[in-house]
Amino acid sequence: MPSLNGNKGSARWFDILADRFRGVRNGRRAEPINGSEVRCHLVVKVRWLLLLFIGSYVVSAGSVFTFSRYGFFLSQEQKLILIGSVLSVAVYNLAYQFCYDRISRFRYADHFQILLDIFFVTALVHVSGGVSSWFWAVYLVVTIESAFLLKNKRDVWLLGAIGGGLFGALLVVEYYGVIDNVLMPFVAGELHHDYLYIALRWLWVAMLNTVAALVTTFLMGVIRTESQLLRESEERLLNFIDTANDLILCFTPEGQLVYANKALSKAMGYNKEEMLELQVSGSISSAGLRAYNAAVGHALKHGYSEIIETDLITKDGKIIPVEGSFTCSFRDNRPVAVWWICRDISERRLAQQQLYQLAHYDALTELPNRVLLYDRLKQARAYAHREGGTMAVIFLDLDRFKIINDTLGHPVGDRLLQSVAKRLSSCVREVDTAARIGGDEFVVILVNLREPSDAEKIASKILVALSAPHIIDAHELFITTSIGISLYPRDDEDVDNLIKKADIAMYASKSDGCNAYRFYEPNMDEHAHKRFVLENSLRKALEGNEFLLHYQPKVDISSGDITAFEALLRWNHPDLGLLSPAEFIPLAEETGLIIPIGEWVIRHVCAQNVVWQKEGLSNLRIAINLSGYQLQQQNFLEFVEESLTDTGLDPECLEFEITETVIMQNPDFTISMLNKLRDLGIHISIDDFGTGYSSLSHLKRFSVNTLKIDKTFVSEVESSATDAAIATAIIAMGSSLNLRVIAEGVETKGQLEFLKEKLCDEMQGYYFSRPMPPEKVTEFMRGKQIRNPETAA
Ligand SMILES: Nc1nc2c(ncn2[C@@H]2O[C@H](COP(=O)(O)O[C@H]3[C@@H](O)[C@H](n4cnc5c(=O)[nH]c(N)nc54)O[C@@H]3COP(=O)(O)O)[C@@H](O)[C@H]2O)c(=O)[nH]1
Repeated sequence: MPSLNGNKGSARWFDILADRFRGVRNGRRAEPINGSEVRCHLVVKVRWLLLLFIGSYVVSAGSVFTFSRYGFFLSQEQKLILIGSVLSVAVYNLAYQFCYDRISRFRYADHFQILLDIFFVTALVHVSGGVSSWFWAVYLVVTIESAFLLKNKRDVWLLGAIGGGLFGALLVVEYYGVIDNVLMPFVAGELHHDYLYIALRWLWVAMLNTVAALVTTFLMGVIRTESQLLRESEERLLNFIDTANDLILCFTPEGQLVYANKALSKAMGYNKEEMLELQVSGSISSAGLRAYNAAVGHALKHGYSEIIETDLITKDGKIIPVEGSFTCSFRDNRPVAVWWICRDISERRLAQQQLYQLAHYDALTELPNRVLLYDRLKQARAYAHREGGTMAVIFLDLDRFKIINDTLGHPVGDRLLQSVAKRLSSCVREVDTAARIGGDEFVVILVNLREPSDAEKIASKILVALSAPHIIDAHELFITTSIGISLYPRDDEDVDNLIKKADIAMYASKSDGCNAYRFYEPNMDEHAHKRFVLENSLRKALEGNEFLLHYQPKVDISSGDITAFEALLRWNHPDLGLLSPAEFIPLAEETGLIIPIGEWVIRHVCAQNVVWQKEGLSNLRIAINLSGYQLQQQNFLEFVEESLTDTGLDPECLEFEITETVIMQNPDFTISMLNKLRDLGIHISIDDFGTGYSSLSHLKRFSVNTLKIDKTFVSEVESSATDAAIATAIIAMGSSLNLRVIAEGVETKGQLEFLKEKLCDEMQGYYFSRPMPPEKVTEFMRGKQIRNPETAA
């Protein structure tokens, strides 16, 4: 940024230009000063002075001589010549003073006035004694005047020669008596007739006039060259300022603009004339006015200001952010003009805003990111602390989002996240914050809660909003979300801990089976620790051969025959004992270990089935639970085929169960995969049916064999009319679609009776048998009633 403070030379130039723009002399904004006008006005002033002196001299000398013993008389004609000359000088001097603009249009106006001056001087010389006149020196004044007014040396010399010539001519006509001599007191009258005296006198005047002409033209030449150089340099500076990229303006201490360079006029959208009508402060935005006033105030006092940032308002109301400093020109210690050199920093501001956006907002969803989240959390905590209120931190994680990303591609995943972000923002108030902290994890801060149950309401609202179908391109996607909530100050006062605790609560809700929310409870820390231990040991579980399978029979309700077994995974943890899959399957899915574990289950089940078949349990079908992650595994089909071939198992003896929620998350992909498995001859069941959002149109599209009514409905069929109605509807729908329907989680006789009455095909549950270890299966199949093999084992 150019500054005028450090460089005295440039500061002086700016003072000169300030004068030029300010028009200080006549109180109006001045156009650039015209040199010959200035000179002519100066000559006019000098001429008035000279007339005054000459007039005073003539009056006093005339009075003295007239009333003294010398006697002094002018003839009537001579008096007329004198008065006429004085009047004509006064008239044209007045004309030059007031009508210079018009007179100066004539090319030889200056020459003309000098000529008139020469005639006047000649008349003056004549009436003041001719050859003995004391006024001959005024010829020199006129010569100096011509050197001052005329650029051309020769014109000056010519006019000097005319002066000398006229003086000579006057002496000649007086000598020969063409006009009367005016005799002066103290001067001998015979001198008027002494040609030698007259010749010497003329020579003296002509010579001095010549010297005056030569010297003054030389001096004026030097002065002119210098002022030309000055003007050129001034023009260069002006040109430089005018064409500079920076925005440069000059204004009076009262704020009236007197100069604006082209860059500024262009940026502001005004033409030069409109610009000069502006008050600078009127073009500053209200937000930037304070900084502007302070800086101008400092400059008026100290001559300069610091660099400030402020905003200019353009003609069409746009805001231009600028950065620059002020410099003040002083005259007689009074501020006369203020210069402001600034530059448009729109791009820098934009870059700063973009940087801020990048640093504080998530590029994909435009929600606040982790950095801004922490900032807002601290603010919200401070507010809650001051008001004695409650703040909630809600941690959200989309269930099985990875499947969507991996099966439909990242662009679809990204758009889904954007859709989630939009819905999330619409669920919270403006004062709340919804942030994305990475992947499929979001955090919401709810400020100023009246009571903790308000957080519960928002969590439910979010669950409902996010579970409605997301239409991304041609895909109709369903997602569920697990939510954990921590409260300030109840659960913690530290922002890190609040997020951590909401995260722990979120995992608890995920373990509960997703699409739910949980408030943080202190005992969840234990679970979090257990989760940590499990995560570490899960990696070694396969190598350590710690997994085993239990089997639960599926029974035909009308005949009582065993139709299949469901293989249920168990983990025999070295320290924690036998663990249910609910405790480690979500963890395995998160860590990706579900793939090798799932492969182990498929291979193991195929091999076990073959063993059992060899033992005589022919045509036994075993169902395996599939995770959504397994389906999107690239070589999943090949792996299944290979496992069947390697073990020699008939595909008809294998069944895959996949939950309705997983299918609905990405129906197109899942249906095509399941159809391929079905084509191999493998039996397909939809698990937990009734909890997802399957539509009949989807069901029609793939050849599923069985619908499995979720145990939450079955457990309530006796007590809840709604659950009974849902179970009834699923059975009816299965029957009309020609699908088998199996009810899971049957625990009581009453439930069995209900299902029988509704003509449900099959059942599975503790009422008939708990899952049992493989060694019990052969025994069970041989007709032994095993009611509780897990506890018995
Ligand atoms: N991806 C894989 N998921 C698996 C695998 N093995 C099991 N699972 C899934 O884990 C969930 C929990 O299973 P589990 O603890 O084994 O519970 C099963 C049964 O024990 C239980 N069940 C059966 N009958 C009853 C009953 O009468 N009452 C009652 N309260 N529970 C009962 O239900 C679970 C079987 O459910 P489902 O699969 O929906 O038929 C569970 O979701 C398993 O799917 C695996 O190898 N891979």
